[in-house]
Amino acid sequence: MKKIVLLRLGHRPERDKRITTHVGLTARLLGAEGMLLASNDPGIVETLEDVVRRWGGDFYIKNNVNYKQEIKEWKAAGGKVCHLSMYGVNLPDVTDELKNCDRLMIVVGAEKVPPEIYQLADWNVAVGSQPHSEVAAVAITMDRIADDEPLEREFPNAELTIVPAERGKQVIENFRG
Ligand SMILES: C[S@@+](CC[C@H](N)C(=O)[O-])C[C@H]1O[C@@H](n2cnc3c(N)ncnc32)[C@H](O)[C@@H]1O
Repeated sequence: MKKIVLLRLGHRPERDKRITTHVGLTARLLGAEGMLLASNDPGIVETLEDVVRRWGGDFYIKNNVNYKQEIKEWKAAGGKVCHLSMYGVNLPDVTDELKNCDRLMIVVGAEKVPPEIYQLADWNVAVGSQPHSEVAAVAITMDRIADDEPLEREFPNAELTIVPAERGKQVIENFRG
């Protein structure tokens, strides 16, 4: 199974809380092992850790990372880096390469990313050459490069489990202890 970590750059605590939370939730849903936040926002960590506690799995959030150090260490351990940017090469042209990569760091920005990211990345990848959203960019990329069906993943040790239903809401409360 591919090991994926998401690196979120440029998060502004006063503006980006909701979208960064959604980036993290989307990455978790689609199989990332964790999110590295290159800003200091303990509230995001708290929100996402609360989701993991209730909905399971072992997704982690690392607050206030030094992105250059994280990229350096990731590469030293044999990982590759895919920076999502509307200026990059189009995703359909590199999907196979990304699929073949078993340790992938996916980098998404907020407003603007430091220009050196384009040099540090192994791939600068556009999800279509039009501006849209980091949440959509992460979702489409992770769905297309997944090894298996990403929507059938299980999240162990959940307090709550949804039973898919044609109508209404069915939720199982799993009591632990
Ligand atoms: C709101 S956009 C910022 C766009 C901004 N104009 C810029 O300088 O990149 C925030 C992030 O969403 C992602 N993003 C937006 N559109 C994208 C696209 N078409 N392809 C890939 N990533 C995209 C990128 O990671 C970008 O850093």
